[in-house]
Amino acid sequence: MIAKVIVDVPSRQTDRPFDYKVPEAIEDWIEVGSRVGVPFGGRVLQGFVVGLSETATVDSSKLKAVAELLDPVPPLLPDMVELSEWLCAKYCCSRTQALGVMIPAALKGKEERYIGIEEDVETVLLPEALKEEIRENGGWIKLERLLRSFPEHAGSVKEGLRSGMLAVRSSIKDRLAVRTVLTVFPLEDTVAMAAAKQAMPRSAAKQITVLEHLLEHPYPVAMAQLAKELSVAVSTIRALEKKELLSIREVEKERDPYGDRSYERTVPLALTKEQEAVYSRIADVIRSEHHFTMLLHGVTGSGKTEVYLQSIQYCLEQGKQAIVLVPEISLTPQMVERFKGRFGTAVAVLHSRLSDGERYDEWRKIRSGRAVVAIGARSAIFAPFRHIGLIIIDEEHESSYKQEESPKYHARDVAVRRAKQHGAAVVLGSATPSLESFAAASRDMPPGAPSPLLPMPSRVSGRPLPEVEVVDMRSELRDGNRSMFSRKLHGELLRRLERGEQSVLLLNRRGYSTFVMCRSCGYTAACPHCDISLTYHQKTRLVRCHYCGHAEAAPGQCPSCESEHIRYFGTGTQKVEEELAKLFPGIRVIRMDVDTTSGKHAHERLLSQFGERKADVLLGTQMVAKGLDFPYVTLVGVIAADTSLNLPDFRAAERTFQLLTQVAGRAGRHHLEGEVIIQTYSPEHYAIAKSQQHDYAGFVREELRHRSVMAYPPYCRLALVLMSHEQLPAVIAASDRFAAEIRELAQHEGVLVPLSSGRPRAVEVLGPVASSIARMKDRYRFQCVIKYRGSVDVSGMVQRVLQSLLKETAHRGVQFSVDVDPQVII
Ligand SMILES: Nc1ncnc2c1ncn2[C@@H]1O[C@H](COP(=O)(O)OP(=O)(O)OP(=O)(O)O)[C@@H](O)[C@H]1O
Ligand SMILES: [Zn+2]
Ligand SMILES: [Zn+2]
Repeated sequence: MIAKVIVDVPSRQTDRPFDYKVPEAIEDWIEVGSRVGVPFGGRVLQGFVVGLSETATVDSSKLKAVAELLDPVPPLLPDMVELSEWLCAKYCCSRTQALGVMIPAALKGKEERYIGIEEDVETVLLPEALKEEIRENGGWIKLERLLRSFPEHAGSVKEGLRSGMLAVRSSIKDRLAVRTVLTVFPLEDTVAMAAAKQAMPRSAAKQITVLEHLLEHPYPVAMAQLAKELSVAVSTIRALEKKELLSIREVEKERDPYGDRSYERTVPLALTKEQEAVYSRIADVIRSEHHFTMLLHGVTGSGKTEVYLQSIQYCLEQGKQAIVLVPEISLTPQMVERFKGRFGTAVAVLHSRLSDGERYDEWRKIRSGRAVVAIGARSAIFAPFRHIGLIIIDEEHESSYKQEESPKYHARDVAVRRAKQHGAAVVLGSATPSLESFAAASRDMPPGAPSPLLPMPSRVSGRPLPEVEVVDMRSELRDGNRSMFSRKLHGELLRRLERGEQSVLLLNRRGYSTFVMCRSCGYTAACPHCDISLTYHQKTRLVRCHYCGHAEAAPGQCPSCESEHIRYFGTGTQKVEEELAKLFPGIRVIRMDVDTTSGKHAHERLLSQFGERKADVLLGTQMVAKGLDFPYVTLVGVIAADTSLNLPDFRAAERTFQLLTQVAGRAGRHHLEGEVIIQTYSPEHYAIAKSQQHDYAGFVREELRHRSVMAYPPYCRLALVLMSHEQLPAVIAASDRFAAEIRELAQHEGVLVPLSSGRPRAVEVLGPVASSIARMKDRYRFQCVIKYRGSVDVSGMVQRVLQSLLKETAHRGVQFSVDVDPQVII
């Protein structure tokens, strides 16, 4: 048997399957999706089996054999191997990257080398002490250990290897072993145990205590726990093991990050009419086992989560599994609690704050079938379930569903692909769907076919959406108010303080200054490696580059003109916090931003403090906009709505509208009425005006008109190709060549026509131009944007051009990165 193996080497040249013979001993074990160790360039590397066949593509007598099978159960399923091929083709990534994104980091094995003596090798010349060492270790000793613990052998080891007296073997070791605990198993035959207890001498009082306990509780128990509970020594328990009155075995233990918490079980709520209609549509699709993607457009507080919960329950009743994606940022305890509360331990939670070990254990719960619901951020879309019935993507418009490094996949598109493989339902949920999803769900359907659009236009509580007031900050300034709070927001904050109610303040952080500037000469601190200003961190008094990590002490005087008038602009939220303290003495503020939430549980600790009403104001960035459900929040204030409007990003208006709508949705969700105040310098902008009126449809109409005129998604699709090199001429040459070749290819296929031509298939190539960050990590960057429409395989074209380009010596050292469906193209 021959195994086709993708070997884990990060090189484009070796990114294809290699053939290996399968040793007979593992023939029955190996499967598509198995992880193996294979000899490759003189070492043993990790690889994945992507195919098995009887015949090899090359002379099979020359083939090497698979060195080891790394897991008894393959970590990947055959459908995931197929999915990885789709990922490569769509996102122009390597097969290693595509497979790597599907498995937990703990399974990214690392090579270990062992030194030993092969049989029948003459070793008289080796020092006795070294041979002894090796023998004592069972014939093979880890190279690392040998060098560290017995440095005196270094010379002999080198000599032994050179002369062939010693051999090296390598093997793959998982980065994290499965954790085990010693567990005591009582004898099944309790009668015999009781008899043995009777027969024990009084002097063995401790052993008798143990037996008594086990007779009363005849269940397996962790040895350490038993010893502690009964205050006996471990040796006492060991003594009983010798007498065969119990057995001690290692049992796999899982690190359950939520293990120390208990969740109150909840029961399904009686659904409202709107919820019921949506639920039954989803259930129909799950039952049909035909893939279908639906868009649940429900206003904030419309009860989307309850619909998710009941749909999942239905899915489980059909014997299938469910995946729920939520943005990382809203994977709060509040959210997890709602799922754990309904489905208990059948829920596996995957998010980035887990340690590699915890993540691995959650993943194993899924792989082994002990968990049937996976909830997590982006990468949870790769949860290794066998029969997926339902995939839910909450807040589907969130940009965090797109991975920024290769493979640059969008979880929404992967979800649709996986659902096709499994015949599953996909539910995209949002109060402010992305324009792409909304356009896709509103397309014309064949007569009689059910619509993919699932609307929930009203709040469960029956309360109206909160009243939104827009304050024009220009007229505040004209009237002499220079504070960052308008008179209106100031007054309302005061009212909340008096009434003991809570407020949420959002600072739209994007675009806010955190840099260092000299007021005399205009000098700004910039990164020496990237064309970008350094960011000031108040806590450490450092200026730091967000792209390459370069950091230096904040200068005390201007390095350029030596003036003392150098100013530090702290993070926006810090400034607001200081201002609040000045204006409202004694006010209790919880600040939530990247600085205050870096600790492992910082995010949830801050939120629960706010939930316990230990603060009057929750002040923060985007983080405070999502998913929070606090009954005493009656005021939401947006400090400056338009900082994100003026970014050179074609989604700027959409992002602003989404953010304002989301944060407005935090107010008045329960019995108390809520109010929202939006401060802005451009009150007439439709993103602000429409969010004031809670008018999603109106916003979409306007925004679609702009996108159509400018030819942006959803009227076309985009691919961004970025090239970099340390030398400017090299990157210019490569990017010119790339643009010319891609145009030629498109021309050849007859699709190089302007999008405005109205032709169903069209490709436009923009650039090359210098990227907005023209230099990063000492590399110059140029980019091309490809806009296209219709069934054009742009990824394939890009890959073809890159392959031929990279073969040429002239373009050696040029790095390419391809982003298909990029979120931002500045
Ligand atoms: N059928 C129902 N009967 C009673 N209460 C319900 C029902 N459905 C949901 N709720 C409650 O209504 C509140 C809002 O629901 P939920 O948080 O699910 O809304 P949502 O649409 O997910 O909100 P958002 O998108 O704003 O986060 C919650 O407190 C929830 O427990
Ligand atoms: Zn200066
Ligand atoms: Zn830098």
